[in-house]
Amino acid sequence: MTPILQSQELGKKYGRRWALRDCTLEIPAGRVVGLVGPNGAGKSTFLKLAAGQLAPTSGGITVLGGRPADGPAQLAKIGFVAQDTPVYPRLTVADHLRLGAGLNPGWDAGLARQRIERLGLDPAQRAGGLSGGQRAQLALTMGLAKRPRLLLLDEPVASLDPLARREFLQGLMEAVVEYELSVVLSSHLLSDLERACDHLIVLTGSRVRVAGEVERLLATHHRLSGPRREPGRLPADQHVITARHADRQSTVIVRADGPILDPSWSVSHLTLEDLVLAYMDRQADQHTDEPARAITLEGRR
Ligand SMILES: Nc1ncnc2c1ncn2[C@@H]1O[C@H](COP(=O)(O)OP(=O)(O)OP(=O)(O)O)[C@@H](O)[C@H]1O
Repeated sequence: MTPILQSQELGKKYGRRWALRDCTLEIPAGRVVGLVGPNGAGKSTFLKLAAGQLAPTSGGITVLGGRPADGPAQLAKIGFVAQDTPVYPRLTVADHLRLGAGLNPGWDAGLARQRIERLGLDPAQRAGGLSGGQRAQLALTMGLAKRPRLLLLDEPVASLDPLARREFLQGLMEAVVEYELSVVLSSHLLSDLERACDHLIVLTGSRVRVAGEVERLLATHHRLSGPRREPGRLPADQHVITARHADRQSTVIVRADGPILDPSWSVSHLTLEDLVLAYMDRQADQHTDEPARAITLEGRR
């Protein structure tokens, strides 16, 4: 299957600082991809590069086979809702929908209207008078009603209440199936990602640390606890992500494709949150023996 997004050694510098570097990824279509990492890791930069709002400093990125900013037809395929929930404060909700209809050839007026009704937003209300969560919902409605092939969402649920978050993510998963949509969303809310995402990209320090299908990532990462030992003494096919040592005890998180056969380890599975936190741990930078680029996202099985 043709990937929806491919990047090759993609990098973006602001002045002398890299905001994103050596980012090589392949995202299959029809997925909800979670993009996680600490503040300043490069998540927004990646999303803006994918949306064609920034030009790469190095490497390249293609969305649906073309460069993201390759003209109106290409831009129509990509929806982007930026972190600061871009709405026009002086325009009403209805004005926003009219604007969306005028600017987007594939605008789905029925979807927009239904969503606004379901959310209980007053079409006559100016966007400046909406709450933060309502503004976010309006921006998300605009992104969905554009009916893009790829929807990029920068922390879309941060200002929503828990019920609205759950409903929004549920709606997103349904849209993926119904409209052949692919989604990349950044978030710090790992439990939401665990529910909504089937793929994951972890960025730290402007580099991709790990990327792949969630199911496969969880099957290949393990927590090992046992008598103290140095990580260097683990078998070569067990890649240490983080290691903690007490006087006599070691706890190590490893990536290993095969089973852990050493009987002195007690082996447990990780949750998605455990996995993300292991890669975000500062120690992961010291321990990881991965090259500083992504494991390619695997295609549909
Ligand atoms: N316009 C800009 N000018 C200069 N530096 C920038 C600019 N935008 C981002 N950066 C820097 O690039 C790096 C990556 O920023 P980015 O916004 O992509 O991170 P992020 O992972 O989205 O962070 P957060 O979770 O806080 O939103 C940071 O060091 C940031 O300070």
